[in-house]
Amino acid sequence: MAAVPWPQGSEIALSSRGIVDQKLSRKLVHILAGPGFALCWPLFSAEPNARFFAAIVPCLNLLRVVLLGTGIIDDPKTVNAMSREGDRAELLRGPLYYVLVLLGTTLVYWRESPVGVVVFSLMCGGDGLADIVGRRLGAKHKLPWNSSKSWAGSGAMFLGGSAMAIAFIALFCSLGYFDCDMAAMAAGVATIAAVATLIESLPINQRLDDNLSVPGVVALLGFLLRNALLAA
Ligand SMILES: C/C(=C\COP(=O)(O)O)CCC[C@H](C)CCC[C@H](C)CCCC(C)C
Ligand SMILES: Nc1ccn([C@@H]2O[C@H](COP(=O)(O)OP(=O)(O)O)[C@@H](O)[C@H]2O)c(=O)n1
Repeated sequence: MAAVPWPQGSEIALSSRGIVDQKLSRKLVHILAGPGFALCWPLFSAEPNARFFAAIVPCLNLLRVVLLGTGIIDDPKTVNAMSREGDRAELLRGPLYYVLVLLGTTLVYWRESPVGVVVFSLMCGGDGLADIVGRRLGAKHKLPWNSSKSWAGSGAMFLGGSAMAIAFIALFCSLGYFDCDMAAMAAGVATIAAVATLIESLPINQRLDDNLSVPGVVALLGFLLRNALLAA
């Protein structure tokens, strides 16, 4: 099947014009796409089925990633913007898992549970920031159990993910989506973020992508500790 050209995205324009380094551009997309999508959630109605309309956005991006990753859509600039080495098959791993997590968070948690907020916050604001900070400040002080990662990167993951999660929970509480005791919520977020940061630091990324391991451990902890940590 002939490949079909695909419209360019803003992140491609930034990296293809040399305004932002490709690695940094990719990580900025990683950090900002998820929270940018969640900031649109209040635009949807209070109808029970609103989440399914919101889910159209990650579904379309899922289609985009699959069409680009399989080569049905031929768009080297977008592939370069979303991949490490410019190999379109990469899109069928990290980016695909990333979009699947956003789709699952939208459908399962939506605006009804703070667990969903913590899931995408640690994947986007945590894991995404870990890369940027770790590459720049993590040359020394590597982790004893994983020499490819650093205390600086893990610290950025914990702080960035926790801050994004607490900010979104405070916003959603102010919008009346769920009641919450911010002090207790912050303690719960910090606990989950610490465990997720430890999981992300383990040398398992070749076998289990951290766009799956981090959201997975957050969702599991959110379920197991639902009455203790993020009761809403
Ligand atoms: C490059 C990305 C992930 C790779 O992660 P890793 O392998 O480096 O750990 C991010 C992929 C972004 C995705 C294709 C686009 C997601 C768009 C989102 C569903 C909707 C955005 C809405 C907009 C911000 C209003
Ligand atoms: N905890 C961490 C995570 C990443 N990093 C840095 O960021 C780079 C990319 O991390 P990664 O392989 O987890 O990247 P992604 O799978 O998150 O895209 C690593 O090679 C490190 O240089 C770090 O120093 N500490």
